[in-house]
Amino acid sequence: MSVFTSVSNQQLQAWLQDYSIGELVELKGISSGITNTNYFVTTTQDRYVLTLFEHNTIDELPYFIDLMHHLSTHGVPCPDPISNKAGVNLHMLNGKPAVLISCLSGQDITAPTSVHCAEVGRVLAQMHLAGESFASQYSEQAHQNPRGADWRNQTAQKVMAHLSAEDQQLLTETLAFQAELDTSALPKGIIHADLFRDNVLFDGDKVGGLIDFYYACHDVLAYDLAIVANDWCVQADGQLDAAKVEALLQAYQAVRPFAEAELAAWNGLLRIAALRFWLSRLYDQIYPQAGELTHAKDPNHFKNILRLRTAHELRAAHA
Ligand SMILES: Nc1ncnc2c1ncn2[C@@H]1O[C@H](COP(=O)(O)OP(=O)(O)O)[C@@H](O)[C@H]1O
Ligand SMILES: N[C@@H](CCOP(=O)(O)O)C(=O)O
Repeated sequence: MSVFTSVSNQQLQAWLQDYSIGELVELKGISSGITNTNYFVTTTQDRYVLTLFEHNTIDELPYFIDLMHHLSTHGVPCPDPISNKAGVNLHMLNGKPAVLISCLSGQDITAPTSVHCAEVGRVLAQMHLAGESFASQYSEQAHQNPRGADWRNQTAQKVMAHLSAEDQQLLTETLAFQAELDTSALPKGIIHADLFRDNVLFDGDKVGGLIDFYYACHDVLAYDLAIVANDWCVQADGQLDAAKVEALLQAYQAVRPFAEAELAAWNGLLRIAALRFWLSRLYDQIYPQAGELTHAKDPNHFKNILRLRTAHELRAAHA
């Protein structure tokens, strides 16, 4: 159950007096999700999601809230933060930063088809283009990827001693590959950085919306698509499903064609994307946070994906 901080009907009713969104009809905790507290809020006017941030300070949040507002007003299906009568969208509620956002239609899907992969590719490309006009409002420097190369190097050092000799070798080789990979020619912009299946709601075969923008940052655009491919286009054995990758890439490129450098870097970016999630899952397993829900995010899934992408990239590089 992902309600870490409880909010009562009376508290929310009082809080909503500052908004012009009608009277509270129903407040219902959302059981999925692992990081923050989420409630569905139904008022006499509409349906919303209330998020209470469990791990962020209020100062860390305007970038993500403003980004969602920017994207949703530029045609990207994603939540739009709701402002109160004073024009403020971020508040403190029960000691936690809190925001009301619009409620999107649809459900996440566990077994995507090529049609779903194409839809995600299309919407991610839209997001990358819409992000271009947001970048200027916030400094790129201040919003670099918190799970970027520096984090990957540091985290690797924290987990290394806990790994088998074989896994240490895989990690060491991948860090060496990362150090050699020249990303300077790759287009950069605002990326979602965690667009897994549980962060996209589908309404039939159409994207109802992208959610969970709290890893969004400034990084390589094609890397964002590689993160998607490693989650959406995999077979049970971790191999990429060629038809799904094709659907993803074609639909993405119909909106935002790849530059030559992105095509050349694609296999390497799949490796780095696998490394990032192998490391975060390893770290969470080795250093579990007290009081956090134990959620089954298996590091071996991404270790396997990393091995497969490495073999594929090496074959392609020597072909
Ligand atoms: N704007 C939204 N519209 C509809 N449902 C949402 C929205 N935001 C979150 N949800 C629902 O809440 C669940 C948890 O949200 P999520 O952002 O993944 O939480 P967490 O950050 O805690 O992992 C999602 O799986 C989805 O069902
Ligand atoms: N989607 C990720 C979880 C989000 O990353 P984390 O750094 O918060 O663990 C996954 O499936 O591992």
